[in-house]
Amino acid sequence: MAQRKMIVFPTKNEVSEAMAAYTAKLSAKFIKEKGLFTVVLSGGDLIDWLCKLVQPPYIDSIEWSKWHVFWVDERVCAWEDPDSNYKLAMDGFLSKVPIPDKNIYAIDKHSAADGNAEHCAALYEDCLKNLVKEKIIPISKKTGYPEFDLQLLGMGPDGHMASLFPNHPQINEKQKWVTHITDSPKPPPKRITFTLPVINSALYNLMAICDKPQAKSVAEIMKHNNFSLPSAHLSAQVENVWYLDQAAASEL
Ligand SMILES: O=C(O)[C@H](O)[C@@H](O)[C@H](O)[C@H](O)COP(=O)(O)O
Repeated sequence: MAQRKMIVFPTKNEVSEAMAAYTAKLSAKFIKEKGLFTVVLSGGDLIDWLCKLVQPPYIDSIEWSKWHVFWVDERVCAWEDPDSNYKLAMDGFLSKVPIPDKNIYAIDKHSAADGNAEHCAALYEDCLKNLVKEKIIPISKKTGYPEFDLQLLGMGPDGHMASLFPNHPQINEKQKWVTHITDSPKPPPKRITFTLPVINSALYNLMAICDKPQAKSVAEIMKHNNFSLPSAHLSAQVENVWYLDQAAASEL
């Protein structure tokens, strides 16, 4: 498993530029090697930071038609709900680039609107299993779990990543690929999330953290490897990169 690498940038703007460059480089690499690129998004501020991808030079150089887009976690609510990670990514990023609709794998629309978190998780796992059959997602020989090319993650002030929260049992799930939570400390309470072994089976994981509220958890992870914080468990098969701004790195 890959060692954690950390790079501190002066401001959010440089984090955003570096994320775009990293994503574009991996997009070109995987499309050249296998004709497609699987990208996993999270919610939160990350989507804002991806704005550089919808500007030159990336907007015209990325082969968007070869992208397949997933969510590492999603809030269980209607697609139109302001809480929806799908809506956030659609409005801020995906609607601005020519990725075919069929390559955008959102939470099941009806079950999400009905608020059935457990069912949504099972359906998302089925969706991934079908894509394994269709050879869009390989199963890693090393981990036995699905292998995504790049996952873009954020961390909450409490050290959570995806919807794996401290002192909640979802972090220990090893059988399922996708699980659910109905009492998330970060609203809204109902969510689905990739499980830790699936998150760590990605080839490249990029964790982007900006702003002061996360600084204490960043220090707990970097200085003390405090495994009570879910983000401390992040790994990857090839590269586990953390991009921070000065504010997030201020307690290091
Ligand atoms: O759905 C979610 O809430 C996210 O996927 C979550 O895991 C997020 O990435 C972190 O909470 C960081 O969020 P911020 O960038 O908004 O601080």
